[in-house]
Amino acid sequence: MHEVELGLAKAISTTLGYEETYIEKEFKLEAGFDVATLNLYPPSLQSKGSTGLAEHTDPGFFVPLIQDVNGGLQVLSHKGNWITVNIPRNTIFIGIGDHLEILTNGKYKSHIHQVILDNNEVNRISMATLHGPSLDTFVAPAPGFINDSHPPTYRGMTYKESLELNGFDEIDVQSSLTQLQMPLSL
Ligand SMILES: O=C(O)CCC(=O)C(=O)O
Ligand SMILES: [Fe+2]
Repeated sequence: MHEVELGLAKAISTTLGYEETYIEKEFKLEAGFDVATLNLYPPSLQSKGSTGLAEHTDPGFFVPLIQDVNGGLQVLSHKGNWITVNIPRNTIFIGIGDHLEILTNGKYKSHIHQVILDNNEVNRISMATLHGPSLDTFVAPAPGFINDSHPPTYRGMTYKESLELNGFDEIDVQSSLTQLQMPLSL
């Protein structure tokens, strides 16, 4: 997975107009802090979905996710609609984490997602691994993404501090991004 991580870091650095090693260096990925979460969703006989995992974003750089049964994960589109994610067999779904959004001052978005239990007859198991910067990396909007029309949207802190702010509770991470958000001056 580290090779995938470095490949993604190179590709994203290039799309941003930076040298290939930009994100690798900014996030100190050689010492990146990674966490795995396992989720077990019970069968649900309700035809109208109940919530399996409340809406949230994930911390870190990127988040690969695998599952045993397809269905349940939804991502909020920029228009505000929930889109059901289809993850074919033997496929890894890759999401973006909060700290790429912070570094790029919102250019890359950490997607809001949730899990709905919708008339599924069997257990569903998923595993997400959150690949983050090293714990001592100070993550703030980089100067290249700040200008008069794009003032810094997040305050900076180390990755460790931002996880602590969130009580190291991955599920509650939406609050971590909103807590780092700067108040808008109108
Ligand atoms: O189970 C899923 O599809 C999503 C899990 C998730 O969002 C998470 O573990 O952060
Ligand atoms: Fe998540």
